[in-house]
Amino acid sequence: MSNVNLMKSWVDAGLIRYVDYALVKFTQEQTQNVSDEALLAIMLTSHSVALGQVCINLEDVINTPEALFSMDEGDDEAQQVARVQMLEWINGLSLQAWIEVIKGCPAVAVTDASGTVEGDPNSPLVLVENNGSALLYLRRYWQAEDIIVKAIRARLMSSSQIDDSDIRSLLADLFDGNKEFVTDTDWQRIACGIAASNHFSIITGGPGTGKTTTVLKLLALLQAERLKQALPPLAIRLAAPTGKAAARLNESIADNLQRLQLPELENIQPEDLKAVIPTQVMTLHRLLKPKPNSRQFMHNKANPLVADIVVVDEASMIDIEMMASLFEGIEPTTRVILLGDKDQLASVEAGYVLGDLCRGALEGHYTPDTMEWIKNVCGEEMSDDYRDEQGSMLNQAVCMLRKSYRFLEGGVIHRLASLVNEERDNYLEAPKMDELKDIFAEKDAVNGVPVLRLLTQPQHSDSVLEADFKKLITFGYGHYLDVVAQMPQNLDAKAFDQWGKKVLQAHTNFQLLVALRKGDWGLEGMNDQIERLLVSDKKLMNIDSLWYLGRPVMVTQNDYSVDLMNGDIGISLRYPVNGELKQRVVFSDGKGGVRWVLPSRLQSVETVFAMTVHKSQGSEFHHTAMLLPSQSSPILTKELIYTGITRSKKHFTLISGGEKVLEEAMNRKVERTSGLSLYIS
Ligand SMILES: Nc1ncnc2c1ncn2[C@@H]1O[C@H](COP(=O)(O)OP(=O)(O)OP(=O)(O)O)[C@@H](O)[C@H]1O
Repeated sequence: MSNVNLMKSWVDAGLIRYVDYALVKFTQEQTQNVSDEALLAIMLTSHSVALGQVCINLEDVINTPEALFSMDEGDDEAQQVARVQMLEWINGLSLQAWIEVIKGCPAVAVTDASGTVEGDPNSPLVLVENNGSALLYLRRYWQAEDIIVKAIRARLMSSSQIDDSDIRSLLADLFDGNKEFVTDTDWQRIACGIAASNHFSIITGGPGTGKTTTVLKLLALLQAERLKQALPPLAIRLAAPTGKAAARLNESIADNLQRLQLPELENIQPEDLKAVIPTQVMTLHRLLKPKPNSRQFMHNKANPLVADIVVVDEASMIDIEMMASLFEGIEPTTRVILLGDKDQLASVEAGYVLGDLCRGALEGHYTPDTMEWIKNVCGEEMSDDYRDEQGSMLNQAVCMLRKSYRFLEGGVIHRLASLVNEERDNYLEAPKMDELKDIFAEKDAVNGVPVLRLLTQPQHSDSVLEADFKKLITFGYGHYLDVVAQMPQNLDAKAFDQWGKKVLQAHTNFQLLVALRKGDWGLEGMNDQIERLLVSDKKLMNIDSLWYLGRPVMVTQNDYSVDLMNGDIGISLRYPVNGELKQRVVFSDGKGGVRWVLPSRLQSVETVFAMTVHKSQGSEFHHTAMLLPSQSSPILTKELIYTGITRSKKHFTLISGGEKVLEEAMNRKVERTSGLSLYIS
């Protein structure tokens, strides 16, 4: 079998996608005498996009080829055979020789970190060589990365428009005065100062560390500075990557702004300042205005959005192409502030933009000049641990908030999340598993209900786990299904609106998260099992009809025709139309009310008794339960568990198919290759 036919057999085995093979076929047809090894590299680059990678690092592929199989794959025999064939081929490669044949392939243009591209300017692939590393990209992702790198670099190089003395006095007014003695480092104050003096900045931190609070103070500072000079207020736009995240932020901004105690700044009254801080948050798509039936936006390089500042929250969910569209869609002078939790899972689509940009955030990497500036302007003296003579320009524009105000510092959910997030060498340090069990053993409770529960095999036999699981599900989902059962007796639309709102609210009470899509422990298997369980408990009826009463659904693709975004959640209910009850799905309207949508208008939805951890990003639930499978999988990482835990507001239950699986997952990190952090320095 020729090697290209071999690749075709990998498609048949389900190891790679047809599109990966099609690119190889296309390259072979367009170019003569292209070597099989170059075609393999092209296929792997395309295949890696499905794993969220924007490029492949050729050396990493040779050293750790198993990382190419991180998908939620089945374990069938054909796939195993295909996997062995691919590994054998990769094992026979030598890095230098591989780089040379790739460089010789006409489908590949070559560049270095300077960005000068040699070769066909329209070649489908680009090889970037830098300091001995060789990254191979599909051109589209290389271009996206290039746009981001240039846009951030240009902003980092532009000088601050506010005098340090103004920042100093405004920070002193906004935070607790000029500090006369050193207390705990106030990272919010530092973040505010850094973001005030930079044209591009990132404020990262775990849940409840005050990202929203800090950005509101920052906006107050920037507006005060403007109003003081009798200039019109700055045009500020707030955005988030998904509809769900935008709706949540809408609420939290309005709520935080109302509670924010602003002093009089520069003789400007707090109410006047609050009046020029926007509270409306829209999705990035809406901000940039999509062109119908296209991946392009109305706001682009030729027609940029006019704004002085764009703040984007939940930035960990932004993939590489969306981030590039954002930078292309705004003016070069627009200040960009990204907020997000760098430790959350990376975006579903290719890229790990926030994670890459925040690589040094934990350690700070502030240069002596920045340390001095922080001391003089922010009034904060930092430990030398955060100093780095070689800190990059990007490092100076990033600040990590480290104290959670939502879960009391030391609260068990917060401690659990921090433990999972830690990178620890279990051979040298105490194993995470022991500490995890200790945290779960603590008896914290809210209203008599334990905050944390851990159900793992083998401590709990199958049957105990089953009984506990049943109880958890029927209790968890029973609450909103009881509200579903309280359908208004008359056909008054207002009463139905109120009912819909109560159902949606009750639904945020509990959510089961799963790691995988396939298998009994995955999304599909679990949705079926839960439906059956709820029927046997008489909480659900008629589940044979697709739109049975109470079916929770999640939108899986943005749909502008019905104004629903990927991740929006609706519940199948009934609504009076011309005196008759009709099937409708109720969704939040994002403004505190509800909207009713005809089921036939919902093109991409799935039942959401179980939700993947990926899709849960940007949401929070009163009680979150997370199910980890009994079989280990590369998809189970510390970022996944951390994201699951941090979706919980009050209670968290972990159901693990095995202790070993949990332990391995806590020690596995998401690895995504990109040039972002390499090229922005
Ligand atoms: N310095 C502070 N002192 C006291 N309370 C604070 C402080 N900073 C934030 N908070 C409170 O902590 C809570 C969480 O803050 P905030 O919403 O700003 O955090 P966040 O990081 O944006 O959270 P999320 O993870 O939801 O995005 C809010 O109730 C806020 O008022």
